[in-house]
Amino acid sequence: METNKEEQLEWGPTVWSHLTALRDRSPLIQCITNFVSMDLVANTLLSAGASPAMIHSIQEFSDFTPHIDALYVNVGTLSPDWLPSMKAAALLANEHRKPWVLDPVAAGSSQFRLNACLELLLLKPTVIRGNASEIIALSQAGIDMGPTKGVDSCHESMDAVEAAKFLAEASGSIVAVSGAVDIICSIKSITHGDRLVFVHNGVPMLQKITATGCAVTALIAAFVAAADPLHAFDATVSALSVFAIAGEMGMELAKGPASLRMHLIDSLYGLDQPALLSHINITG
Ligand SMILES: Nc1ncnc2c1ncn2[C@@H]1O[C@H](COP(=O)(O)OP(=O)(O)O)[C@@H](O)[C@H]1O
Ligand SMILES: Cc1ncsc1CCOP(=O)(O)O
Ligand SMILES: [Mg+2]
Repeated sequence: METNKEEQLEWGPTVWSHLTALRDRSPLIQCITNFVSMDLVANTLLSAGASPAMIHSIQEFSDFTPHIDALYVNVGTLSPDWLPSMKAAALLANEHRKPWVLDPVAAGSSQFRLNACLELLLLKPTVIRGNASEIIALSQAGIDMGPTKGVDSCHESMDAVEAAKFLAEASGSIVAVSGAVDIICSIKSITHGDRLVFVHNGVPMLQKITATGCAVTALIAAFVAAADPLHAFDATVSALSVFAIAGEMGMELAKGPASLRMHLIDSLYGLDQPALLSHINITG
């Protein structure tokens, strides 16, 4: 898609200042995430400059959660005993005015998972990030579960624009849909108003590494944690853009998914301002 140079000039300094804030503040991110993703999520957060802690036992929350800078909740390997922990952590985050971010992995794959995600949505996540099928499943809850591909999407992200808008308005959260184009939207939000932004960075091979979606959602939590609460929308755009640019730069050195995983983390760690400004591709 053609992009307007002025839009790039506007977004470049914004994204860079959000990345710099994250590196300066090194926010502490409590992660309640799936077993598959724990390693990539922790390494993504560390390479970006944040401090991850995989703490999911409810007995620890009253001591630990008040001191975090943001909470990340991911339902990827959900089981009934984890759901109360997720809800308790979200409630504590809200009580202590910490942002929290939800990844509704495979939301449409079972009624149990869908109900769990809907219960978590009632606890008002600051941001929800899913792939297109997940965002469509959440927006159509109760209508039609349809066929799914589990954790992978069977829709293009651009097919989920209306679903994202619906979910953003219904939940009050910022909604991000990842894919070939990442879509970030907020509708009638008291804090963020009506906004719709498209990030055109990334490479298709990111889909061939498990947990890149989980990792970019965790990165959103870190960017939002380091930002002024009024700038959570721009922080979300910045996180998606930085991760996808690191993917593009990593791809220049990679031979396949395994080496892309390594170069992705290295590129995120080393991303400097000239590289960011030369790769950034955001519209809206
Ligand atoms: N076709 C694609 N082209 C470029 N980047 C993509 C593509 N599909 C996914 N991505 C990127 O891969 C990362 C993970 O997104 P995605 O695969 O949609 O999440 P999930 O793993 O939750 O399904 C995001 O940074 C996204 O922008
Ligand atoms: C394979 C798998 N199964 C349950 S969670 C998970 C990881 C999903 O990661 P992502 O949503 O980032 O592709
Ligand atoms: Mg996912």
